[in-house]
Amino acid sequence: MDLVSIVVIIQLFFGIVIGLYFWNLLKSQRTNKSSINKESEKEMNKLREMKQIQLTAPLSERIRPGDLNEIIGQEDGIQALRAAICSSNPQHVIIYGPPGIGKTAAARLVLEEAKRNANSPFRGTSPFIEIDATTARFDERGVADPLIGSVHDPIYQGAGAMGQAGIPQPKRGAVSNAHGGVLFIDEIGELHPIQMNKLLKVLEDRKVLYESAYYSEENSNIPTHIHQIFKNGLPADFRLIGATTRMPEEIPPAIRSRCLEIFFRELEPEEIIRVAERASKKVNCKIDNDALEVLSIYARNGRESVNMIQIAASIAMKEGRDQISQADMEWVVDSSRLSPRIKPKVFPVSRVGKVNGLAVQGPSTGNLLEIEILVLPCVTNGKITITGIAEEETIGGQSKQIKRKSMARGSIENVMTFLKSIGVPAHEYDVHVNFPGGIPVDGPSAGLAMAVGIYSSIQKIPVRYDTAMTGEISIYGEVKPIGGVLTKIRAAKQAGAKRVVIPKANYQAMCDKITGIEICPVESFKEALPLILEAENKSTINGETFVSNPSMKSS
Ligand SMILES: Nc1ncnc2c1ncn2[C@@H]1O[C@H](COP(=O)(O)OP(=O)(O)OP(=O)(O)O)[C@@H](O)[C@H]1O
Repeated sequence: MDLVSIVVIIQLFFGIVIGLYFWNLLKSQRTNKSSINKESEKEMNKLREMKQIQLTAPLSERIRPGDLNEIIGQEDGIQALRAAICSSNPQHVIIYGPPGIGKTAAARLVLEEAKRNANSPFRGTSPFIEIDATTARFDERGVADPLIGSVHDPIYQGAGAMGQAGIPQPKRGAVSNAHGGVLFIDEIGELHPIQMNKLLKVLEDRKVLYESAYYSEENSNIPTHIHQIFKNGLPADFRLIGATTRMPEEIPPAIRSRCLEIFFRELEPEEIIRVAERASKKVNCKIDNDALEVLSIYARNGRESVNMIQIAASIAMKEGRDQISQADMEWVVDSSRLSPRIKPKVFPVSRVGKVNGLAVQGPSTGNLLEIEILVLPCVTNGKITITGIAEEETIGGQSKQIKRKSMARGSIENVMTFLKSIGVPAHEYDVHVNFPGGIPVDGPSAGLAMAVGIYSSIQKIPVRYDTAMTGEISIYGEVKPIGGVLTKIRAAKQAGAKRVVIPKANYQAMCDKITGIEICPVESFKEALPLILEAENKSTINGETFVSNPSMKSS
């Protein structure tokens, strides 16, 4: 056998081996493809079967408000929301308020109302995209970001045909999905600072810009739409509605300054009952008054109210009844281990040194703040004791936090100085101010109440049990404005007060909308005293007239 024949045989041999190799490869690809097709067909059948199964709509969906007018108790907030979103020039919005009072429900409905306005830039197809900031997790390398979007680089698993061709693929986030419509971010205060900054940039540019080390302008393999996205950004022109249970101070100023801030308020017990009545009507159930009475003791907001109706209605329906009874509601309370909603009430009688202050918790939850003051004569300069308050307060959001001494303590020193300046011998007493009940005291707004309480204790004049008050006091006895006055007036009314004394600078036309309580705006301690103290006797100290009743020695 000559050399040529040997070479030909070797070539033939390798030719056959290579041929067999590729033939096998092709066969295994075909088998793979056919088994993938088989698997996919099986899954498609399962999907079809799943789609055919449908339960009835959950009661919570049937109960959900279908129109803005169905949202109870938030008339002012909804008016502001309509103004912001339904006009020809919609604005970004942040809605503040405690949980379960209709923020999400209102946000979901307002876009539909805007679409009905012929001048609105929103079209019939404008999307409403909802995302919860507590679950909008993102990857710091930019692999995945449900809010802003991300670039799927070719190195990542599952990059598909484009990945194999070395093409980076931009993936849309909620901001681009909301293009032309509304992006609703629930719990916006929980957004990570990095995401908040990215969101601000998108709001500014009205588009999202993407970057990738795998992108090259010269790469002719990259499809035109991807070139366009990398060069010009992905459109993200939407209006933002953020909702939060946090305080405005806890939200970054940069986002606040771009949004209209709207406050939804805590629902009053009668409003919680109205939510329940509407909910039971929607599920075609009647409800006994006694059942509503039980509900109003336990439900703290609209959501809890509809949840209780949902369970009670299910029990009634299961037993073939169309009426929710008191027993059904009591069963719900017991089985859900609900505790009654305890709201502080005004004192039953007027007492010396017992004052009804007012406090605000969160963005719009008001409470009566019980304050008790006892003064004991002392030999030398008296000492001040304050109990029941936090010694230190933390202020600021996630990005920046500072701690400060409680402003209630500083405020009482102002009060003492002022009282001494008008001849009340406050320094001759040990003064103990106690805030029972564990309600946070918000800074200096309890100043007026503390001044009245100390004055009442020294002069032995009872404080009117039916009067609540709020206001900062200056060392000259002026009553200075405070925050959350409407919330505080509502809290005073709910606690059973007949009269509320507020700083004159806080008085606004909106106050007149609250009926059933006398609102007394004052500018000074002197003006406030006759409205708050029981006695009618007047006395003059340092040329100023004050109410006093020195004959009364004890409460
Ligand atoms: N003011 C209200 N009027 C009518 N229904 C209400 C009201 N508030 C709450 N509800 C009922 O409770 C459900 C939940 O309320 P929603 O989700 O809007 O509260 P939220 O304020 O957004 O609370 P969160 O801050 O916990 O998200 C609503 O779907 C609705 O059925």
